[in-house]
Amino acid sequence: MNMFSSKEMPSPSSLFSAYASMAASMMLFRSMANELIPHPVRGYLLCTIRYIFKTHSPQLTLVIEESNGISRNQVYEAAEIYLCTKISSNTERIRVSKSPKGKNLTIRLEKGEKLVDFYEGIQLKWRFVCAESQQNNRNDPFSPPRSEKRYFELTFHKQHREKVLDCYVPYILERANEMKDEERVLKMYTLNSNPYDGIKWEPINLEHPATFETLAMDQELKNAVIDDLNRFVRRKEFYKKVGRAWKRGYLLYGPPGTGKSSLVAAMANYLKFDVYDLQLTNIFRESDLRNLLLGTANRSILVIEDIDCSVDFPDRQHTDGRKQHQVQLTLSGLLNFIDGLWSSCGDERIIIFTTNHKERLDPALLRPGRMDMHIHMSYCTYHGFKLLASNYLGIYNHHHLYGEIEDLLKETEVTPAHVAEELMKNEDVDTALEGLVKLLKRKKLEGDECEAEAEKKTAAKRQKLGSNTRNL
Ligand SMILES: Nc1ncnc2c1ncn2[C@@H]1O[C@H](COP(=O)(O)OP(=O)(O)OP(=O)(O)O)[C@@H](O)[C@H]1O
Ligand SMILES: [Mg+2]
Repeated sequence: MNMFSSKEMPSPSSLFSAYASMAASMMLFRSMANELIPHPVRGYLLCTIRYIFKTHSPQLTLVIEESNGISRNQVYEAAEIYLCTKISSNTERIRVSKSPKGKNLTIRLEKGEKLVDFYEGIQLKWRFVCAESQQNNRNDPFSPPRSEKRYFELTFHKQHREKVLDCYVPYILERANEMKDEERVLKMYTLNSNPYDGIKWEPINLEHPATFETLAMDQELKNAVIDDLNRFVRRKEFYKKVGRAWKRGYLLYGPPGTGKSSLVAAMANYLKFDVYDLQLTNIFRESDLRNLLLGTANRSILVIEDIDCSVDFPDRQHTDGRKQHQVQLTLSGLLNFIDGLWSSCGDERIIIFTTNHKERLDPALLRPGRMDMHIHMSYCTYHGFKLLASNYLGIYNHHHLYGEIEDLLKETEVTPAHVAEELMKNEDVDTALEGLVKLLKRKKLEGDECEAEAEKKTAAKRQKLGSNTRNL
């Protein structure tokens, strides 16, 4: 409905008088309506009249409320996190806080603040609004308390509606998730038992600093592990399609001090997964094991260290006060449970077994399909040493002792833990490296002695065997 024909363009003064008379008629209509028209019909008429006279804006505004009535709105949460990266010098008020366990300050927009973001050339205007939604009626003791309704308004040109809903909003959700992960303090759960609650998971902050960058291990193997983890986390749909539980198993094996536990921490830090350290020696009943496993969360790593030493002793006995329990825990029970119920009731689970003696493991554990990747953590190589030297001593270039160290490492079996310990002994580069050379020479000598001893024993055995055969 047009108030003016398109041929005669109205002058500003005629426009003003037209709107003034319209406003006056509206007021008149309203006062008459208040008396004559019933309340619901009145509301409907007013809305219709407002709609007819409204100038149609090319802008669209999305209202992103804090909650949808039952749960918190994820888009609201994501916007809250995402927008704090967009705060510019034009922003006048921001809220700052820090939780006792948080790593950094939390920054949020203050009410009424506006900011502008750009996405693929689209201008997006944000406004944070806090409105009081309920007025407490002092005369009525049962009236609901005053509450604040918080929401974001996101305004942009209507032509970008699809792009914003299909790409920009998902982008914010994804960015916010990444930022939450960076901020998250990882947890390490260990077992704690007490006579009242039984055995339970107890969380502490996981502050192990190991990362793939600080880990000395074969570079190809390291890349293979990282690729495997990346493939695992992005293949949710694949696991669903092939009907497999979304879990991955790793077996880490190698001598003590080669970095198995450090690799677990590096994986957790890389994926931002919590770690559950399942010490089987503390568990004596299959029912406890089941409850503990069911109590682990998604996006977590379950670690069973030294699997060869901690399970499957048929004669394991546990004395609790005066009573003695026959232990019911077996490796096959554990594996069946992990393959069955545990993996089918959760998502994005990683299970890691570690051992110093792969050759001692039950073949059930090594069966194909059980542990997806076997990772050998070995003695320190020259490449591993150079990484440790750059980490511990800040050496990035060649050092005159490197040639000798390279040769010695080829002939000695020394763990990265031992090398690291030696490098920590002195801050002076030359002294620390000289100390390492001495250690490697000593180890080489011990190794040569051991080898000579072993050869002597083998020769003696052969001789004995030979004389026995001759005697037959
Ligand atoms: N590959 C490595 N790269 C960097 N540091 C290492 C490595 N291996 C060991 N270390 C250092 O030695 C310490 C002990 O290593 P770690 O506990 O990871 O060894 P492990 O293989 O788990 O030993 P164990 O078999 O006794 O449990 C680590 O805290 C770390 O400082
Ligand atoms: Mg360990």
